[in-house]
Order: sequence, then C-alpha cells, then structure tokens
Amino acid sequence: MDGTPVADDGQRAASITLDGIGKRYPDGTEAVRDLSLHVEAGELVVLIGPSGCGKSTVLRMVNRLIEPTSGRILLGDSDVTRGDPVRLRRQIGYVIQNVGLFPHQTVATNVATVPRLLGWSSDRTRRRVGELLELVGLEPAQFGRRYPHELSGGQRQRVGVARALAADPVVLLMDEPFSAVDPIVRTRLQEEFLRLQAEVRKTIVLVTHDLDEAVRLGDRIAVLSEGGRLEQYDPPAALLGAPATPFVREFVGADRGIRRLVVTPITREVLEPLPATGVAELPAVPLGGSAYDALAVLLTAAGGHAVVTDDGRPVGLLRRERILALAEQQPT
Ligand SMILES: Nc1ncnc2c1ncn2[C@@H]1O[C@H](COP(=O)(O)OP(=O)(O)OP(=O)(O)O)[C@@H](O)[C@H]1O
Repeated sequence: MDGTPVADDGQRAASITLDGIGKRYPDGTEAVRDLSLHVEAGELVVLIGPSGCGKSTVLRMVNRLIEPTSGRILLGDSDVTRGDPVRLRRQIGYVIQNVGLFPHQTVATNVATVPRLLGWSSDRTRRRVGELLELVGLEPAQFGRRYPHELSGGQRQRVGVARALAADPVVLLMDEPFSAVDPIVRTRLQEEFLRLQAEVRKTIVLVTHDLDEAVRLGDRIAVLSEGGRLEQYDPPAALLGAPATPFVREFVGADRGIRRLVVTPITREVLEPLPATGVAELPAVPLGGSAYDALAVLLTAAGGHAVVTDDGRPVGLLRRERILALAEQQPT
C-alpha cells in the first residue's frame, strides 16, 4: 500500500494511525498524553468527551495545525509527522464550526480554493466546483455567484463541506461542523451528510459535544477524558450497550437506553402475529428500521401498536411496550 491508498470502490481515502501522540503546550499544559487510535480508510470516527479533554487538539494534530510534541501520525503507511505541513493540508479537508468561508469571495471561488492552490486549470476547477455544489445540494448556477452572507447557515455549512472535498482529499477533519445551526437544520444536515458520505466514502474524524450526533453519524465513537485519554473506542451500539468504564457510563448518561434505540433495528424477534382484521388502518414501520423511529410512531399511534412491513408487505405487529422494554433492557 502506498501513502494514499484507494478504497475498494475506487474512492480515495487513507487510514489514519495515531501512534502514541502527545501535545504539551508551551505553557506546560499537557492537552494530550500518549494517545493511540486507528481509523480505517473510509470510516467515520467521532471524537467526543467533556470540554477541554483535548478533542480539537487531537484533530488539529492530524493536519498539523498543531504540532505534536511526541508520537507519530500515519496516513496510510506514510509517516506525516515530519515533512511539509502545507502539502499535507492539501490532502486533508477541514471543516470547522463557523465554516470559515472567505466573506469577500463568491461561493464558487471559495470552493475552488484548494484546486487553485494546486494549480488545476480553470476548466477542470470549474467542472469540479459545479460537481461539488450539486453533490451538496446547491444548484451551481444559482449559488455559485453568491457571497457567503447571501446564504443561510445550513447552506454555508454545505459550501464548507464542498470546499473541504474539492481536491478529493484522502481525509476529512470536521470540528463541530453542525453546531452553529438550529436543531432542525442540524438534523437535516446530518442526514444529508450521511448520504454524501455513502457516496464519497472518505476517512472522516469528526469532533462533537453532542452524543446524539455521535450515535447518528459515527461508525465508531472514541470517548476521551482529560488529557486525551481514550476511555472507549467502539461502534455506537456497543458504546451505549456496554460502557467500558465508569467515566463512559456517566458520560453516556441515564437515557442511554433510549439512545440505543437509534442504533437498534426492528427485527422479527420483537414482532407478534398480525391480527385477523384492521391491519390496513394501522400505522406502518419498516422491518430493519430503527427502533427509535418506530417509537416515535408508536407514541402517537392509537392503541400503541403498528404494523411492521417488509418491502411494503405486512409481516407482524409491533407494540409500544416491546420497544420500551428494549430501551430498559440491560445489556448482557
Ligand atoms: N494554545 C494553548 N496553550 C495552552 N493550553 C491550551 C492551548 N490550546 C488548548 N489548550 C488546553 O488544552 C486542553 C485541551 O484543549 P482542546 O481545545 O483540545 O479541548 P476540547 O476537548 O476540544 O475542548 P472543547 O470541547 O471545549 O472545545 C485544554 O485544557 C485547553 O485549555
């Protein structure tokens, strides 16, 4: 494997290996101490933990906006801890909370930032900008000529993602990318973002304060405590179902049962036989859909039950109590 491995489907994405990295700031603050973490190519990993635990420091060490004081960082097999940080940053997309678009440049010029730095021809750059704006759901003819202040917060955020993806980076770093917008827009952006990631399959490290966001987006979640100490590194269901330390147990909180429903699919085991009549009048939820979404339907369903369908065909009855029992169930 070379320094920029290619994922199976031909997309460019590199694994990230943090090998015992640490950061001691000049004033002596040890923000991160000996952290090791591996992110597979094409995987979306969320860093979460209390304020000041070192999340942003870890993220910025990956693109060397902050220089580690110990340890190594590998992209694929290449050690990127030394070498030119500016060149490194051109291979890494970076999205921050308030997007950081250049206010006096149009959307198209903003998105073209890295391709221009890389010396792409104007034709190739223009095509790429159009392609990316479409990818993030902004009509290029309409939005390309606007300035950032002529966009909504959600649209600005999409432009930030398009800009970060412009030069087809092998890694995308995102620091609280969705926290500057209201909760409704945030949920929509998260959903769009998951669709986008299914298409581009980048290696993504995302920092958030929001556990719901971590559960919704992460293939794996890394919970950090002070000093960048890795408390647990697991897929969302495992993290919520089996917190590895008292710190994680407290951090994920008492309502982790409900959160776990987000990543618990409706399976045939929780179904009862269909009633002989009245199935057509019941609300329907899909087999394999999340138990959390099913609960939202069941909370308002008359009688507290719904029909579960597989490819539109009714396969069983689901009761509200069954979902609540799933939420209360202690993991084994
Ligand atoms: N330039 C700096 N000089 C000294 N200490 C710093 C510097 N930058 C950050 N720190 C300290 O390093 C620790 C980790 O900071 P960092 O911003 O990485 O945490 P965080 O988990 O991202 O926090 P938050 O969730 O509040 O954004 C904190 O104690 C912070 O005060």
